[in-house]
This record gives sequence, structure tokens and C-alpha cells, in this order.
Amino acid sequence: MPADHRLLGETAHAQPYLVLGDKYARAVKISAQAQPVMFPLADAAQVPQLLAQVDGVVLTGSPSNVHPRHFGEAVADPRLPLDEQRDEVTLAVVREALARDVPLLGICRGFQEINVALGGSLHQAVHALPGHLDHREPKEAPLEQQYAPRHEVTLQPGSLLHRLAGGAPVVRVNSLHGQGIKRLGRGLRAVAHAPDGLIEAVEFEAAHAFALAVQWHPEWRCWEDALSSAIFRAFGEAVRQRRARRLREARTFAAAPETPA
Ligand SMILES: N[C@@H](CCC(=O)NCCCC(=O)O)C(=O)O
Repeated sequence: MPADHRLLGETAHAQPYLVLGDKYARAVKISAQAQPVMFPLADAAQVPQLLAQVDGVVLTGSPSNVHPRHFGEAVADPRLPLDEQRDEVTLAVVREALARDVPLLGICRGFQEINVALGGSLHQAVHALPGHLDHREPKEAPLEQQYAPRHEVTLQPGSLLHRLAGGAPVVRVNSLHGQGIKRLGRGLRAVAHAPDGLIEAVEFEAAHAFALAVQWHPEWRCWEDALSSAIFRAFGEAVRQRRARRLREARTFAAAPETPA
């Protein structure tokens, strides 16, 4: 799971921290029944070696935005936070995980990172687009209201997400984002849309393993919601399948006779 790079503490004495949201780790632990791990201060060059040590990747949400230079644009609103150290690692993780069929779940910012890593782009302010909803959360409201279901999404029949939703054509989801998909990345299939047409979930068409990303927050009290639980349960199953395959391959390699010099 990625680390956010944040300054925490009183402004005059703020210090840099590496941050992972508790609700993401808890959803992996409880609903996916997997052990979250982080690689603090990892850099893009280490990604192949680090991915060989894990059986799945969850790219979490974050208040920070993916730097628009990754999709050829300038920053539209300099007041909004960025996290370029995170970008450098997660964009590499997306490409390597998909190339190696490492189970991949993207949430909110993680959904956007997957799209950008595959050559897609983002609207930097969805609420400023004619005919679009304001997908941002009421920031002054209590958390229960911020993460409450806010709008419907229509699910694509035949998609993994549609199956995980038990065939429901529409579900209600929470919404805590100012950015959204503009140009869809290579190999991605849009599998859920908001009422204003914004893409709200994608799947990677060529994936042989779990590869799903959603713009909303299924990690929020996921054990209370059928679709959220199903998403993390399916991710956890994919993680255990990869682990079993990895251990089988390791035993096979260990048992192989030494080739004569
Ligand atoms: N900054 C991006 C992504 C928004 C996002 O991930 N929000 C969640 C923040 C809090 C949490 O981790 O739950 C955007 O604004 O589109």
C-alpha cells in the first residue's frame, strides 16, 4: 500500500511523515483478510523487486492530486495539495503490477493513478464542467456525512463489478473527489458511470488477475456494505491465489536438479 508524504504538526514545527489511512489498511486486514505492508521511501527503480515480495496492491485515496504534468497539463489550482513522491512510485507500480498480473485495486486517487499511468488524463475540477455534478465532499460535515452515499452509478453488465454487485444495474456510492477521468487510459474499460456521465470505475481488459479501480470509497466501513465487502473479498481471494502460485513456483524451482556446470 502506498505512503502519502505529509507535513504534520504545528505549522512552525511541522515535520514530514509517511501516512497510510487506517480505514484502507483495516479494510485489507478485515475484509480482504490480507496483511497490509508498506515500503516507506521506496523509489521507482525498486518497484520490480518490491512487487516480487507482495501478492497484491491497493492504491489508496488521498487529498493530494496526481501532478497534471503526468498528463501534459499545468496545475489548474495551486492551492490544492500534490504528492510527487507518491506519483513517481505509484505510476510505476501500476504498470509493473499489470504487466506481472499482480492483483490491483485502485480507490479514488488510486483509480486516477491507474488511469494516468496508462496514458489517460484527468479533469482537474469536475465541478467546473458544464452539466457535471460537484463530486466533492462537504468538508465541514461530520465524517459519517462526508462518506455517506451521494449519487448512483450505473454498472456495466458483464463486468466484474456488476457481478460483485450481484447483477444490480445501479448502486449508490459515496463521493469525495474534485478530479475525475477525462481521457481513458490504454487497456482500461469503463464499467461504471455517474449520472453526469463521469467514469466511476474501470477494469483492465487484458488482466489475468483482479484489476479493478473505483472513484468512490469502498473501504469506508466496508463490512457494512455488500458491494464494498464483495470488492475486498474478491481482491483477497486473488491475493491468496497469487500467493499459492508463487509458493508453488518457488518449490518447483527449489526441487529442480542443478544443471551441470
Ligand atoms: N485528490 C483527488 C483524489 C481524492 C481522494 O482520494 N479523496 C479521498 C481523500 C480522503 C480519504 O483518503 O478518504 C481528487 O480530489 O480527485
